[in-house]
Amino acid sequence: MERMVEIERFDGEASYEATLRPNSWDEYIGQEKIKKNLQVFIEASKRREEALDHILFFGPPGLGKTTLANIIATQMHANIKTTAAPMIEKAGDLAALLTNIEEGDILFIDEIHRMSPAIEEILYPAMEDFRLDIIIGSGPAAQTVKIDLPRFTLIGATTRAGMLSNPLRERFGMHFRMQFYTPEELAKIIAQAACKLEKPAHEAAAVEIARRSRGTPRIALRLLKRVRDFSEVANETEVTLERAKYALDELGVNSLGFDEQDIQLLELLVSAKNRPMGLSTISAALSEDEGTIEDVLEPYLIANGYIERTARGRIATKKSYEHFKLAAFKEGLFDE
Ligand SMILES: Nc1ncnc2c1ncn2[C@@H]1O[C@H](COP(=O)(O)OP(=O)(O)OP(=O)(O)O)[C@@H](O)[C@H]1O
Ligand SMILES: [Mg+2]
Repeated sequence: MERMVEIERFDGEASYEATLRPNSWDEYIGQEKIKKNLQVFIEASKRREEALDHILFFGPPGLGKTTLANIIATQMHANIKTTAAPMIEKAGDLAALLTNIEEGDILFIDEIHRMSPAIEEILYPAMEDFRLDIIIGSGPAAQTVKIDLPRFTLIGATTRAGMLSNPLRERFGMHFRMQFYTPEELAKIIAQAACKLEKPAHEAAAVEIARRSRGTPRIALRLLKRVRDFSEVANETEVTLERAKYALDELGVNSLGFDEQDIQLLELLVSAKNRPMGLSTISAALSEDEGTIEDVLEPYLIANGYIERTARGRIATKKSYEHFKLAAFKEGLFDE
């Protein structure tokens, strides 16, 4: 079965994302602190007629990093070139990208933690001194060619800030950590998107979808699309609470937004009866790779207080035990 709250790694392909993607600050809901800061920096660099400092966004997938990069480009009246680190395989790939940009342009590199060390080396002088050092040939005959680059802005996005090398991280002038969205914010995003889809959502319906969206706009929009299909088939011009509830239940979306994998993980930790469980054990039990567990599954559960990360491993919190109403809880594993 398809995972309803699955979060795609590489977005942009899905056509609805393009149509629903906000392109102004007004439409970009939430992340208020990031927005406020960016607005100041953009205004300042426009006044100085300078390119914006390099920016790093990090946080779980689907929270609006790519969207922000695009809004920044619009606000700066700059061109944006988008790529992902795994697509830059050879030094020549990066050189081609960098020599094709113009003064003030934005280069957006997604999944920047997956950049190979050799490519990173080339990026350092490009970011710092807007200079490209290319080595031609090998051995004693090797020559370094230096090419001056226009002043550009690199925007990097990553789900794993911890995997970025220090020198790379330090070359970004601004670091922004993306936050999960509140149900209220998600409800606004849903209402806005429903209007764009020409199927307005009742407020209660938007709130219901929001509650089940794992704090993530991408999931909220995907659920909205599915709910809309149910409304469509029922010949309803608007998305009602009843239809939303019915559709979400049909789709098997848990009322807290948990999907099967979340539940598997929580049950696993709960069954460990308060003994911390290591990432590799969890990975084996869920047949899921450690990176996905750390980047996609855990952040939401940690942010909402369902699990805790300790030095010795992960443990389920009281909230999880209560949620699963487990005998273990009654047995007095917790004192409070
Ligand atoms: N703050 C927001 N307000 C309104 N819509 C948003 C907001 N953030 C994201 N969205 C919507 O959610 C979708 C996913 O956002 P986006 O692609 O920017 O996420 P991302 O952080 O780049 O994810 P990934 O890490 O997977 O690349 C977009 O199509 C956009 O329409
Ligand atoms: Mg993205």
